[in-house]
Amino acid sequence: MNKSLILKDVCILRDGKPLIEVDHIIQAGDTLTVMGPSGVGKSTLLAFITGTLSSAFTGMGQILLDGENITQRPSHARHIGILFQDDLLFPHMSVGANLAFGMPTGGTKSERRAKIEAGLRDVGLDDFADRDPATLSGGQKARVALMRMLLSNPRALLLDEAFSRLDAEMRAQVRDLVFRTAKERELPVLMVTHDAEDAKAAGGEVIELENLSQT
Ligand SMILES: Nc1ncnc2c1ncn2[C@@H]1O[C@H](COP(=O)(O)OP(=O)(O)OP(=O)(O)O)[C@@H](O)[C@H]1O
Repeated sequence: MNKSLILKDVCILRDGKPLIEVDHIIQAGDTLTVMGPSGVGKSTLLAFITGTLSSAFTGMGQILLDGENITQRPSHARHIGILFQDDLLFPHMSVGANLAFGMPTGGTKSERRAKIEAGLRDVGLDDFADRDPATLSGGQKARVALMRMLLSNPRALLLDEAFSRLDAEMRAQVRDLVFRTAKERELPVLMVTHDAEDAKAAGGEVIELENLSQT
């Protein structure tokens, strides 16, 4: 099986007019960086891929994940992980319970706990499992949100300005963790960013979306 995320003849329409067009293959472990001016349609493209497109838009074309056509599947059945800049943690749950949410079922309680603790160590948050999210800094919350996504065992990763709230040092660390994990787990990554450093760190292809309805 060819592990990849393929956007085949994707065209998103608004009010019946083409907004953006994308035709691209992202191989497992590679990152495609999507840039372009504000409002061009970058987040809309991600919503089409996750199956959460607003009814204001019409998505055409196909999304193939690891060779399977997932275009018509409901969002929860696509197994795509997405990380936003403002990812919120559930405030009424501990950090550990936030991480457990969305983790595939199976395994003993102690195996699940060990996975959560290893995940926290990976993002430099050892011993944070019992903490209340309200006591975390913005950067710490972002790292928990990243690990929550990774622990859900996604088959592809989408990043929507995911690092922009982190300071420079933390940004580089979290970014490296994402790209390293994607390579280890052979996951294709699509990253939306305005930041040239993010694009450079990803090391893959960069495309600039243009707004077709303004041309
Ligand atoms: N629910 C909606 N209904 C109608 N139009 C929308 C809706 N959501 C977004 N839009 C419009 O669709 C266009 C694309 O929006 P989108 O959020 O995808 O842009 P973007 O490239 O991600 O922008 P930014 O870089 O500012 O986040 C914009 O003109 C936006 O105003």
